[in-house]
Amino acid sequence: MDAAIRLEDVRWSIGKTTILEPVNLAFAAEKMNVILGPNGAGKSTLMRIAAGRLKPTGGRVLHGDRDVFGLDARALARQRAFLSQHVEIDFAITVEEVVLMGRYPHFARAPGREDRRIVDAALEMVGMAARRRQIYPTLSGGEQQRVQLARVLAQVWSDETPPPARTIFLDEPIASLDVHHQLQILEIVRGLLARGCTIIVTLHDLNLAMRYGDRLIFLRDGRLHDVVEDPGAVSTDLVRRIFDVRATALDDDGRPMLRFYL
Ligand SMILES: Nc1ncnc2c1ncn2[C@@H]1O[C@H](COP(=O)(O)OP(=O)(O)OP(=O)(O)O)[C@@H](O)[C@H]1O
Repeated sequence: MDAAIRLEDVRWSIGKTTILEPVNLAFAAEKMNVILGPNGAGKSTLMRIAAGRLKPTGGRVLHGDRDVFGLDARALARQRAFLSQHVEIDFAITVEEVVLMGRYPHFARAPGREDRRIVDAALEMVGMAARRRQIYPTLSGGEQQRVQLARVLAQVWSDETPPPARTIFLDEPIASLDVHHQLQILEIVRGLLARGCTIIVTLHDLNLAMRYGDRLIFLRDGRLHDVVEDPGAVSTDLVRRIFDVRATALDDDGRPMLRFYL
């Protein structure tokens, strides 16, 4: 496996409380790496550490062969973007200005024509181009989520061939979206793999994770439990151990699908 990012003995604790036990894990390059686990399992913490946003209390995070905490912040921002679970903006800024924030690591004083073009293309991609002049806080939660995805896309946009290696971290990107937009966003995100992007994403919907993911990484109680390389091979036993629910495996037109029971 070609690894984009490697965690070596990474751990995180706060005072005497261990949040993340030592983790050794590689995220596959140009694949959709999905992190799963119950609430409080440590998924966001692991992602923030892997992205270089939170310094681990021990261990190393390598992006390629470089320690992420030794990288120049601006250079890092051009090669990896992070979409958080909640992004609060409560001042009167337009949708396109929010997406333009993604271009800040790329220009010195003022955005150029190329930056504007990329903002338009990113808004187009998430289906929010018609709302570009709307005041961001007046959007619905799901619309805000799509605009934030556009910001992240604009940050690591590249039309180069071959495309440079970039990584996109998405923490529950479809949590507040309707079914149509959940699928649309996951399709967009999968489409980025062919453009040289590595995706690291947390999802709560195990069925969608099995359908869209390439590798499923299971955490529980701050511990890495399993990495399933074949998303169709998630066992009901694993589901029970991780989520404390019973599951039945169904056949959805040749694709595995799980139904859950308490
Ligand atoms: N700064 C902090 N201080 C104290 N506890 C923290 C801190 N940051 C995280 N935690 C705790 O660490 C645990 C893991 O949090 P994390 O946000 O990584 O979980 P998660 O798997 O992303 O959960 P969810 O699915 O609910 O978003 C939680 O119990 C959380 O309360």
